[in-house]
Amino acid sequence: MSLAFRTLSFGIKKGPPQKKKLNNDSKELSTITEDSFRKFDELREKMIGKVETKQKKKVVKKVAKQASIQILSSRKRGYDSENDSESETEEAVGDVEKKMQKLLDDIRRTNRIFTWGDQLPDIFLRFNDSSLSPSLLTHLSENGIRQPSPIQMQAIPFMMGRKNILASAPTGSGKTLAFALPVIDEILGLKRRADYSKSSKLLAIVLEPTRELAAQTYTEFVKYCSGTSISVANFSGEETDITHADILVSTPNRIVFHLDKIDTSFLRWLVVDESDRLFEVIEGQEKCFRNQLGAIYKACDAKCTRVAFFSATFSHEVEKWCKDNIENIGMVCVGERNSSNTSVKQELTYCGTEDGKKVAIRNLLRTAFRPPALVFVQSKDRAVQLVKLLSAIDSNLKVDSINSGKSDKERDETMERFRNGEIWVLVCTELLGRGLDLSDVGLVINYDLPTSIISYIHRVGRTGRAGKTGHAVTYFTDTDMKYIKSIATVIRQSGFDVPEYLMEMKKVSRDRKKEMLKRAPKRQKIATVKEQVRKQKIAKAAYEKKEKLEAGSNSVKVSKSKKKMRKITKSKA
Ligand SMILES: Nc1ncnc2c1ncn2[C@@H]1O[C@H](COP(=O)(O)OP(=O)(O)OP(=O)(O)O)[C@@H](O)[C@H]1O
Repeated sequence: MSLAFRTLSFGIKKGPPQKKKLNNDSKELSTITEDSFRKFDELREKMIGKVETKQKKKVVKKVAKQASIQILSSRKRGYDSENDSESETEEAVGDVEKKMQKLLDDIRRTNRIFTWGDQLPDIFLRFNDSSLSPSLLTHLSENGIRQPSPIQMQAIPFMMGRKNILASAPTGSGKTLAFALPVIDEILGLKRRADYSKSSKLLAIVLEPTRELAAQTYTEFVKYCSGTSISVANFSGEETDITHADILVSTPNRIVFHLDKIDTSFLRWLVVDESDRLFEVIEGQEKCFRNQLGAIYKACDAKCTRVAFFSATFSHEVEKWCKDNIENIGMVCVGERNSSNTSVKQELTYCGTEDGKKVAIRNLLRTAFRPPALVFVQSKDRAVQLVKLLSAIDSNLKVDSINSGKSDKERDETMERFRNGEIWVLVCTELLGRGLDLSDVGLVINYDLPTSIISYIHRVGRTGRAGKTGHAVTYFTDTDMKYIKSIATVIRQSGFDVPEYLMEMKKVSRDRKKEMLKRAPKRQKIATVKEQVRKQKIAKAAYEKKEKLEAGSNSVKVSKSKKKMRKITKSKA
């Protein structure tokens, strides 16, 4: 095996990956048939027509009443017939409305949009049907976004109606725009008012769990605010002066630290992206996300402030907290709650041991790989080790790692190189597990088994985004057997094959799940062949030395006991 490792070269295309192009052929994220669009347009026309007719009739009626007081009898007849036709119209309007409601419900069902709450707004089918401002519509079309995704169809009208919202939708399904568009739209409206256009007021805060994610969301806001007077700041980046920001994107710790200097009295929106992550508590950690979120939430208490929680996953605990603490909150859930993206082909690969994983990744990168790919490991040390191993396997492979052990600057540079195609395989920890939109990633490898199904869902969601297909491979060893069933279940629920024996394994107990969350299993170091050979040599030398020592001490012991025996026989004689 060692020779194979040394002489091996990956069978990948040696050219760097193509830079991201605007893909105008990409699949729409929602399913609306031509027939539904046609019916919708017809019904809407009818509704507008009927309402107009009804209004027209009211005007005519008023004029007639004033003008013809003399011809009472004929007017009486006229009145009766008008009343008849009015009730006919009302009935027809009600009929059309019902038909429209049924059509929208059918479209909701097809797109697996589930809602809870009072006064739910209707979905919209086309961006042009929404009342989003023209500048946003222009940006959408410039960015090749033609049709709203299911979460956008429902969440945008929700937020435009100024309702608090808890929303969940699969990874890569456009949640960022689902909250960014209504926030920007509302601020554009405010900016038209004299009291808002002249002075700087903080109007929206968007929280993200990592710097990388904050940078990405910030870029998205800047893109959609360009050409307007809205100022966006990324507090987790270089930015220190946030006094002129209308929209502030940040990780919670930066905001918490400067909370006393931030004026939230005009805040319209507090958006918590990856909300279940920000709800996480770490025992014994004062600065855990939940405490920070708690402090921010408390400070954002203006009457005009609404909250929006978004994530691909959410727990019953988050749901309960929202229902208990936020008045009048509506919920939107697209698809099955806590399920993985079905456009990602998912595989589980049994590797037996840690050495087996090395063989598996070598073979995978050699056969089924077109860069770029993301490889997840459970710790920063293992990220460094795996980069070393992959570089030793093929010196041509452009591989690097990103983890919390690197400085902010190093992390930013690595991300930039990965996005530019200079890095083909990026080895990372949980840090990149959530939210990042690296849309060219075609392959995700879970080199180390994720420690929860939530982590699994987010990790594999780094591929198969925006309606594209993706591929995710998850390795497991004998050590992982006791944790594998829940991930196997998620994969099967998404419609992919899982060996039957895995489904027959014992359910992962609650305690085991907790234990796994706290501490990932101990794993043997990912050593290169050279390191392994050196380690083997050292171990062999140590063993031989021990043998020698033991042999030496045994011969001393034997001669000592011989002497003793001689003494005893002498004394007996
Ligand atoms: N309506 C749309 N049609 C096509 N593409 C879209 C649409 N809306 C957003 N996108 C694109 O889809 C990609 C994924 O969007 P986004 O990052 O918002 O996903 P997400 O749902 O937040 O995922 P995650 O849960 O991983 O954070 C982005 O590149 C975005 O530009």
